[in-house]
Amino acid sequence: MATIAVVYHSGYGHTQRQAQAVAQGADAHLIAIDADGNLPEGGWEQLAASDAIVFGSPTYMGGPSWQFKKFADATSKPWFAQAWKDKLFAGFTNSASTVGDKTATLNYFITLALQHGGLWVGNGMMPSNTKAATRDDLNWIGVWSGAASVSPSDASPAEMFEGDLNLARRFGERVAQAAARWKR
Ligand SMILES: Cc1cc2nc3c(=O)[nH]c(=O)nc-3n(C[C@H](O)[C@H](O)[C@H](O)COP(=O)(O)O)c2cc1C
Repeated sequence: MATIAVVYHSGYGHTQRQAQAVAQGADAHLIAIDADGNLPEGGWEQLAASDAIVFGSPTYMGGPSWQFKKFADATSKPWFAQAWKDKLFAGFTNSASTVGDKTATLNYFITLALQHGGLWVGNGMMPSNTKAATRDDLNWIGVWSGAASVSPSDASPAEMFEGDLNLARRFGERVAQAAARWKR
């Protein structure tokens, strides 16, 4: 079986709930980036030992949070040693607006993964985009480059949409399946 890590930042708990759903689907280790942009003890070692790394951050001002970016800049150390080359990578983000420039955050994650010499896994889901579509459907916002979820600005983490949480779990499963195939 492949070893998977979900490394994420969350300011107010929404992205954390999404991270938990991805980790549940992937049977992954959760590594939370703290409010100062640092990893917990052993976090770097867990990332080094993983076959697949999943990045997560809320979208703040059209990109990842500064705490995630501090982590990303610190990955220059494994980058110098090419230590993450040929791992699988994937990513997810949460924001308040339905579009909200979430793909800018996912595109940043893709660039980071490819700088490390990794391979990117998208969600592979059909969209739910008919008149009958609801927020409880899978991929109701129609994003493929990762798992994207919407938390209306007055919604608590407990009020996140079922469709988004299901997508996050299924996305985690897909990453785990891809990592197992890649490891073989
Ligand atoms: C500083 C800041 C910037 C934000 N920028 C965006 C944005 O660009 N697009 C958007 O849709 N929502 C934006 N939001 C809303 C957050 O993405 C949303 O509240 C999200 O659920 C927060 O996730 P978290 O609880 O994991 O921190 C912003 C919120 C903050 C605090």
